[in-house]
Amino acid sequence: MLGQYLEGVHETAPLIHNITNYVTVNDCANILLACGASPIMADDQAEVEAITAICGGLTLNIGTLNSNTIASMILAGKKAAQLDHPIVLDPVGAGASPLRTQTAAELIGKLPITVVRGNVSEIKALSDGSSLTHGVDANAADKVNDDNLWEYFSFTKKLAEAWGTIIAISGEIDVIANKDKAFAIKNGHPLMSRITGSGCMLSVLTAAYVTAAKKTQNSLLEAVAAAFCTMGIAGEVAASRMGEMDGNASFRNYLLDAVFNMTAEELDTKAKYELVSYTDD
Ligand SMILES: Nc1ncnc2c1ncn2[C@@H]1O[C@H](COP(=O)(O)OP(=O)(O)OP(=O)(O)O)[C@@H](O)[C@H]1O
Ligand SMILES: Cc1ncsc1CCO
Ligand SMILES: [Mg+2]
Repeated sequence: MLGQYLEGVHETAPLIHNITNYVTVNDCANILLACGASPIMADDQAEVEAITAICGGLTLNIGTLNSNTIASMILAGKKAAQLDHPIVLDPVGAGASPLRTQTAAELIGKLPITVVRGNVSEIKALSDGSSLTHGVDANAADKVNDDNLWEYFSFTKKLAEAWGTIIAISGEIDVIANKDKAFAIKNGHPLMSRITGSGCMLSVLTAAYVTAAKKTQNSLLEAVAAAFCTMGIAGEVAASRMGEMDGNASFRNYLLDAVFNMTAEELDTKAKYELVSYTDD
């Protein structure tokens, strides 16, 4: 079922506008190319509306935000909204500083965000300030596991309703929900948290899948789940290639290669997820 979403990206080759951080920008561009999409990075207020207008989707990542890029994000987001383009928000480090928390909240308040993709501590910090982020990484105390999974289903459903977005929380178990349904995804590998940017890459990948799904009138929630499974499977494939002297630099390259070589069939075969529907409760 999810493989068709990768095919959709290959067939439509969406152009994605990214206003993102300067730590992982090159990895974000490369993972978009790896999945068959195209990246363009542009953050000056004088051009963001024009760039958004030639693209199909937009990623806003606040990883190294500043007053100029915050204004650019609002301008680009409003243009994307006018054109009915999907917008993915990555609230990097929300909870780590008031500027990050307030900016992410402002973007959610002012723009019709399609997907908020963050780690669990970032999303909790934004929902009610109830988490302590570990800089840009999740706090171990917030971790989603098999015992608290239903609490997280209910948390993400409520947040999805309140914000009118899809909520996509990454971690060892990913939880992705809209107001009706949720996916729990169990692909991935612990090495993914030993490189910087696995989350940033996942956000731009999500933008590519959602943009393709919108063009082909497919489910946006399933598109997000497909992007998350692609990333998780790529992490598993990359980990299986690690040699004795390999470290996080090789892992990063193997991860990109695994996305480059991913097929719809591989995605369907290796995807590990649970889908729950809330319509009965
Ligand atoms: N322990 C783990 N086991 C399996 N997969 C993991 C693990 N930790 C992270 N991942 C995967 O890594 C990817 C990035 O998720 P993560 O929650 O680490 O993002 P992040 O904290 O925003 O990362 P960054 O800010 O460094 O870009 C997701 O695909 C997630 O499923
Ligand atoms: C390390 C880091 N600092 C700001 S953005 C970023 C990339 C991972 O989110
Ligand atoms: Mg992150």
